[in-house]
Amino acid sequence: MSEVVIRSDTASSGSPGLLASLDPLLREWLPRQRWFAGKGRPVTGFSLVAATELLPPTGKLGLYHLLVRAHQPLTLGAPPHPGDCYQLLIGVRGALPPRLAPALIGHLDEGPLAGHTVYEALYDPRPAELLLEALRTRARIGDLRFERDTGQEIRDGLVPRLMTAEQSNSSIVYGDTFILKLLRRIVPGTNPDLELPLALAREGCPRVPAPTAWLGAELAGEPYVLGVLQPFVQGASDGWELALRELAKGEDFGAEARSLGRATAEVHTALARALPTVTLGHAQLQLLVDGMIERLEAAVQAVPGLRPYAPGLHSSFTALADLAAEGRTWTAQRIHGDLHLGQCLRSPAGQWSLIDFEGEPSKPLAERRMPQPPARDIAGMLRSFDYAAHCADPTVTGWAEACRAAYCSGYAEVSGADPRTDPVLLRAYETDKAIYEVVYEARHRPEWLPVPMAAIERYVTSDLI
Ligand SMILES: Nc1ncnc2c1ncn2[C@@H]1O[C@H](COP(=O)(O)OP(=O)(O)O)[C@@H](O)[C@H]1O
Ligand SMILES: O=P(O)(O)O[C@H]1O[C@H](CO)[C@@H](O[C@H]2O[C@H](CO)[C@@H](O)[C@H](O)[C@H]2O)[C@H](O)[C@H]1O
Repeated sequence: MSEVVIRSDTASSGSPGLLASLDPLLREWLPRQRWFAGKGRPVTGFSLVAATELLPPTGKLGLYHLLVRAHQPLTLGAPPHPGDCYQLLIGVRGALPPRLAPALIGHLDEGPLAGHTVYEALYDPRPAELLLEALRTRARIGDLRFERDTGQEIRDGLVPRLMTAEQSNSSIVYGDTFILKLLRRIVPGTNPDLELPLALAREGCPRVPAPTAWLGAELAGEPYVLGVLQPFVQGASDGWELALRELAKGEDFGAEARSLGRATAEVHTALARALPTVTLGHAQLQLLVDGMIERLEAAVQAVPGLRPYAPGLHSSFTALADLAAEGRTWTAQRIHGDLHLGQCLRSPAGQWSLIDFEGEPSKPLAERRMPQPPARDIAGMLRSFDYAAHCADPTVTGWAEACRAAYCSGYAEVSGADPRTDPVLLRAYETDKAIYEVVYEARHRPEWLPVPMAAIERYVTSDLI
């Protein structure tokens, strides 16, 4: 591996040469990416937050690490926002070999690199190897900081491949040994996707792959987490695939759901040991309920089909506020924050691991890092059983309910607390999650919208179970 080179140029505004010539190509390419968070609004321009030249364009391959802010018009009534910042790894070549055709961003007609082709470099093994090498050697490249747990070895020669799964970020698998997740939408601050797995590793919790290495930057005095490398769980199936497979065969998922309940409780128990917990009294609960109501109101604006259900949904939240007003308290702790079947990997030996502690990517980091009742994660998983059943066959009955019972029993076996003993809290969180899902699906996968909408309809017409 040749030496990682390195020049860096950090700018808080303005568009140096490369970005100016990339601008029209990115405007067209960026909104088409699965991980682009600003769908539905045009990109009107970019500003450069940081640029690091990893390989100069004088060779066969030029390579740039860019953090760019995408400017988009605000939606009516939204608070002022500078635009989301995205992490890009841009390759520049004279011509793109056919194997890299899917990575094409476009051709540069002007600027310092006129005549060159620009592409998404994560598809290219050479840049991917360069990133792993930088992590292995704990490189400092311009603003970029590559760190690692020196207790874990990173062998050379691991062959990289970009994952093609539908993702909110982008991941490269190295020789089925490691997986590097590069975060796409970047926000300053401590990122729970690194913070929580590190805390769990310190607690010796085996249900989460321990981070091996990570990549970050400090820009304008603020830390940014840009990527995390962790051991790859070989031959794993995720809970979503498994659930759909069992549903297709007409088989029971009870034993797996119960084991998932146990795994969730193990992670919650370890997080409660590792990081502070707090008691939520009336005032804090009211704030939490206010947040749910605000999200409902915003969702109704975004997806008008929700409007007829709004009063019924609202009452799930006020029922929780009423309990708090009567003096009930709850314990809050750090949780996963976006738990669903797709975040659970089962090894061929039958062990479950939980991944992706980033939380709901659309929420502010400070909110994602707040202690919350564990019921929020549990509700996320219960919603997922419902999703799987509905996707397999919208008329199927009993499957999601059986998973729910098994999952809650498994959870109680490890934690000592059965989530079903607090039905008002659980229903409020299931409702909140289904509302989030309605907005998520409307924005990203409109054909899936009927799945959370069916749950919304059920919640407003059924009693607590
Ligand atoms: N440690 C791991 N071992 C095996 N596969 C993994 C591992 N971590 C993630 N994956 C795979 O990568 C996919 C995306 O990872 P995830 O952390 O959920 O990214 P995103 O936040 O982009 O959705 C997962 O659905 C899973 O299939
Ligand atoms: O995995 P991500 O962090 O990207 O989470 C987002 O995307 C998920 C879909 O990929 C979405 O999950 C919803 O769909 C799942 C089935 O595909 C289902 O199992 C989940 O229960 C449902 O919420 C998740 O909400 C979103 O944040």
